[in-house]
Amino acid sequence: MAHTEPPTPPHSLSDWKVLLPYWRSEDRWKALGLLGSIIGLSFLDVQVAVWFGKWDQTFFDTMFAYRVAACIALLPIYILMTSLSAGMRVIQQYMTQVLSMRWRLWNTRVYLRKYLSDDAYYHLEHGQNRADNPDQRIADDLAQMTVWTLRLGLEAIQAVTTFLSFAVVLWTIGGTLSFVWHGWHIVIPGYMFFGTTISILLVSFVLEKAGGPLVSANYRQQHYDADLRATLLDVRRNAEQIAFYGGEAAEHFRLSECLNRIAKNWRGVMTYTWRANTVVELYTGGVNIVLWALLVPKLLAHALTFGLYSRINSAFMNVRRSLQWFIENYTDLATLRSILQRLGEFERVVVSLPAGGIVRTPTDADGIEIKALALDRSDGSRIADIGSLHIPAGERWFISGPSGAGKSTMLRALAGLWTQGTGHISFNMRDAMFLPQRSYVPAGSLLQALSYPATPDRYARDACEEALLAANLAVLMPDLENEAAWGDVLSPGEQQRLAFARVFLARPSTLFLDEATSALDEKNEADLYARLLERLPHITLISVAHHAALKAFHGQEMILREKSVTVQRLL
Ligand SMILES: Nc1ncnc2c1ncn2[C@@H]1O[C@H](COP(=O)(O)OP(=O)(O)OP(=O)(O)O)[C@@H](O)[C@H]1O
Repeated sequence: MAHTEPPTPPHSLSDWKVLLPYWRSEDRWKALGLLGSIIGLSFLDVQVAVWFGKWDQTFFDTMFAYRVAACIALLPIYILMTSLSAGMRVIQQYMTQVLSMRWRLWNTRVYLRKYLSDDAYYHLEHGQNRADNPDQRIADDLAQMTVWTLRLGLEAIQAVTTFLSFAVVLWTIGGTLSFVWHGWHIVIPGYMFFGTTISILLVSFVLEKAGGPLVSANYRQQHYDADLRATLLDVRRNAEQIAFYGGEAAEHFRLSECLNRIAKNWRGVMTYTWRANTVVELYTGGVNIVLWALLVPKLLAHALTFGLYSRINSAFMNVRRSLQWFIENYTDLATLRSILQRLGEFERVVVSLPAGGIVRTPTDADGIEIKALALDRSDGSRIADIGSLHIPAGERWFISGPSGAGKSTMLRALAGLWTQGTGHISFNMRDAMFLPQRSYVPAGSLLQALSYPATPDRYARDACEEALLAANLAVLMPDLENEAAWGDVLSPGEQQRLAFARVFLARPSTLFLDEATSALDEKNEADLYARLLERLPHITLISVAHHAALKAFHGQEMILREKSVTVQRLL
């Protein structure tokens, strides 16, 4: 969760690129087929609207000639065209939903893969290049992106088609305007088309000036909204700790800060929205005056029948509606642009994840090889100089040293989570296991939590029960199938014992423990180590711990201090 100011979104075309990958994916043919059908239906719909215009003219001219029988004869065509138009719209909407769902699912799968690859989810939270609230980007932004892009994209295509179709009508039936001005004989062909288009383009220009900053304001709004959600989630997750501390006032302060940022930015959103809305409303109200002004030459020339008026009116309204679409959807387009900017930023951060100087090479050889290892912070300052070490297979090392010396960071570097610094690490990574101080216990069945990170069907039931017994958790055996938020139910000590049960099941050849027994009493701690060595006597073991009693289970001690590393034999 980030409480930093969001970066000003770059106004670049590159953000539109996040829309492209799906259309190059293995699903592209189905997607293009659906899109083609939807666009085809749009074209047909516009064509039906053009027929409607013609029908209007014939119908009203017939009506005002008082030919009742001929009017009635025209009605079946009207019913046919209306049914065709309605049917096409329903099918088009259905297909759009199917396409939207396929696109969203495909995108979300790709984003999840990127998020969970190369420890990106970890680096996004702890690394140098952070992207705030990735959960919001994956869950909400992607869904909105597909729905909004399809809606706005298809409406835009329809608007352009409508504009082109009715522009031709307006040009043809509107005729030519000719007049004399200061002795000049001026002739404007298609003057109705030009009059309508120029008036709307002018409004669009004014609108961009009035509501332009809405894109950035919307971008920031999403950032602040996500911050509020993340802070609330934080309170929910840490409810017990907060309650023990009586931290309600502090939490209230944090949440109020989030809310203040939302309120402050919201004022900007409102200002730009009311400005944009004023321009749109004034234009919507005044647009009829433009039509009347354009009809004046025809009236003066006595060249206007009711049928012709009706057709000009329908063509004018369609051209107006299609151009006005860009005006009316200005705020939605701005929101879509800000969603694309957020996704573009996420893509950029995921692609440029930390390229620190620590190199890890997997090997099949036994033992751990560390060469000239130095651990740095992201600002370049040094945490620890570890130097070169060879830990032969089957050796057990106890890592100690003052708090903050870099013990956990060294384990992170061994796990590939910390790359800032220099040096080279190699060991058999396939067969290694890391146990942090706070083990992750996913919600679900206890069997799931015990088998983690393997799936629950990985181990036989007997083996699971036996592992629980060895970890002094026999009391949990009847609960193996029970579902619960085990991370909240089990005490920290029980969670650490559960983590050892996982080790008994997985039987790694190398095990890294980072204060993995810190919550246990001495007897339980000693029992667990004894059982670990009983079961896996040849394991290569690296334990970071503060409890001196644990030295008895190790052969070497590595003492990490601010400026030096000492290795000494134990036993
Ligand atoms: N994600 C991080 N970003 C910036 N600095 C960090 C990060 N993680 C650790 N550090 C810094 O690295 C240094 C070493 O921290 P580390 O957790 O490795 O110490 P430690 O020896 O394990 O301490 P302890 O015994 O208290 O667990 C500390 O100064 C810490 O502030």
